[in-house]
Amino acid sequence: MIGELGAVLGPEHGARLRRSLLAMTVYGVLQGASFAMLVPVLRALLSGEAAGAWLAAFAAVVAATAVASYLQSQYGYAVGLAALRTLYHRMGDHVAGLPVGWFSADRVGRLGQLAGKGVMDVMSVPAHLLQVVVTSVTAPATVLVCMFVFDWRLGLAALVTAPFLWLAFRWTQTLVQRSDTAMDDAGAEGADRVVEFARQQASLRAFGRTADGYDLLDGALVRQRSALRRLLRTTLPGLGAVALTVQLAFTAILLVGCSLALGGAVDVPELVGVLVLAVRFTEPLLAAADVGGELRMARGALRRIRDVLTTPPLPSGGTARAGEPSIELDGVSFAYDERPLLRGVSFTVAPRTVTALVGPSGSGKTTLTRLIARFWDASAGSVRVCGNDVRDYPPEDLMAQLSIVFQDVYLFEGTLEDNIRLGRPDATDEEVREAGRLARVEEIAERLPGGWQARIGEAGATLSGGERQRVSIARAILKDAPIVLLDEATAALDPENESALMDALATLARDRTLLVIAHRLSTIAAADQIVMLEGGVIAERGTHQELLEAGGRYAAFWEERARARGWRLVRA
Ligand SMILES: Nc1ncnc2c1ncn2[C@@H]1O[C@H](COP(=O)(O)OP(=O)(O)OP(=O)(O)O)[C@@H](O)[C@H]1O
Repeated sequence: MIGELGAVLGPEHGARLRRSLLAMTVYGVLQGASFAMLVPVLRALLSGEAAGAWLAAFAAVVAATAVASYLQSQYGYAVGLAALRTLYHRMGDHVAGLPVGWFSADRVGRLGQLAGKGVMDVMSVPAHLLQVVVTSVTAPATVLVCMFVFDWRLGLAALVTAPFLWLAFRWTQTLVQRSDTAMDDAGAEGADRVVEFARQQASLRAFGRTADGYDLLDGALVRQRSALRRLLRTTLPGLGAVALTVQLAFTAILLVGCSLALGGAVDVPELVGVLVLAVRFTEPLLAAADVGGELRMARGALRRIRDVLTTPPLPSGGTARAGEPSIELDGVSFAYDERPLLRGVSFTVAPRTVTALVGPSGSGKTTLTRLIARFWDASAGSVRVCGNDVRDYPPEDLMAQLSIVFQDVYLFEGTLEDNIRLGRPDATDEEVREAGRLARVEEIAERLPGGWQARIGEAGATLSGGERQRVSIARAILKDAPIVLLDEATAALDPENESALMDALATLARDRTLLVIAHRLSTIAAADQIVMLEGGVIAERGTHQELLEAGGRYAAFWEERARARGWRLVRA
């Protein structure tokens, strides 16, 4: 456990951790010594001898123990705080370098739990729990040595009990280990489902799934309860066994002591002192058994933190410099969890041209744009942006070449202006408003009470789908990256919103290279090049006119879309 903690904290905290361990050890030894001092003190007091010197020595040891206790707790808290800071930094830095595809909904839930409760659990190890464990070894060991000094037979009796105590302790640990892992997993799953339940309220309510429960959450909570029951069932006998063994150890020492006293080998005052010592010998062991649960929880958190920290980030380290704003895909293949999706995709988007990516749902269009933004790495082939393989750029340099406009735009809690400024945080107010004006966000600002300072965001949810996408386009205009990856809104918009969105897109496309997952027929027809994906491969490629004349898959797709556009829902 100490090794795991040291590994997660890193070598820079090694000295601090060692100093804290040393202070805990000294504290444990002094605690044991202060217990041991009781024997001569009691012997002197009970037999009527002068006890002043012993009492003074006892007071000195108790005072030293108090100082050691203060120092070890200070050092322990210092390591705990260092752990808190270091873990947040290390996790933050590491997670920021992981592929965006790693952030699935369940991982995000678990990461949240780990960053909150998990880190606090780990912090409690050096700050509090480690001291109990170290003292449970060092204090009884010191007491044992002192017992040998007072009477070797009593010392031997205590020594004989030690392996039994250790075995009982180990047995309890082994017993609960399996249930512990199950409890950990069930707890993490429960946390994921609660987050999912809160996030998906709109969908759940739309389908009336709030009143009679949400099966996935219910199931996770039931599994969590069963895991907790199992854990209790296995922990309680273990704790009972430790307590029983401790009592047996004490009884054994008591019996040996009594028989020695009856035989006259030990005088009664000494026996009383040694029995007090025997109680103290077993006390730290019971305290260690008590914190076993917290320790196991901390170990589980440490394990999960280590798993996050050892997840390989996207390799980077290249120093490529961006050239002309083009995109080139050469034999690109990609699989989700061994499930092949894209196969040998090759095409080029020339600088300052518009390429429309079309194809049936699930054909891999979104995935392709995400490979260009390096959310994941292709499993074969190469993705080149501005003349270089995406793997050869430092991540921030690659992102500086790209603006991404998603369909499901996330608006942060904040003002309209703050949300646009995300495109370039150091932009002036004038630049932010100019980008907003070009993306036709100005009209939204005029409508909202508070104008540019109006608070929008997920909680407020004051904007429509088309308006959100205009904010996202304003971000992209402000960022002013030479290449734009755009997932066009599929939602039907009212004519006013539609024309505003089209204007915003036209401004964005001006003098930029645009790869657009196109849904609107006007966007598709106006593109310089159309790439049609089907089942993860390129079915056809060319201009609208060429592809219509070829009369192949695209022509059929176009006809189908054009017909669908003419549909109207009518009352029968
Ligand atoms: N993160 C993911 N993990 C596993 N599978 C995924 C993931 N994202 C997408 N997929 C799967 O990959 C396939 C292609 O998805 P993708 O979103 O790229 O298609 P698309 O052509 O953009 O579809 P649409 O037009 O419906 O958005 C789908 O079958 C989808 O289930």
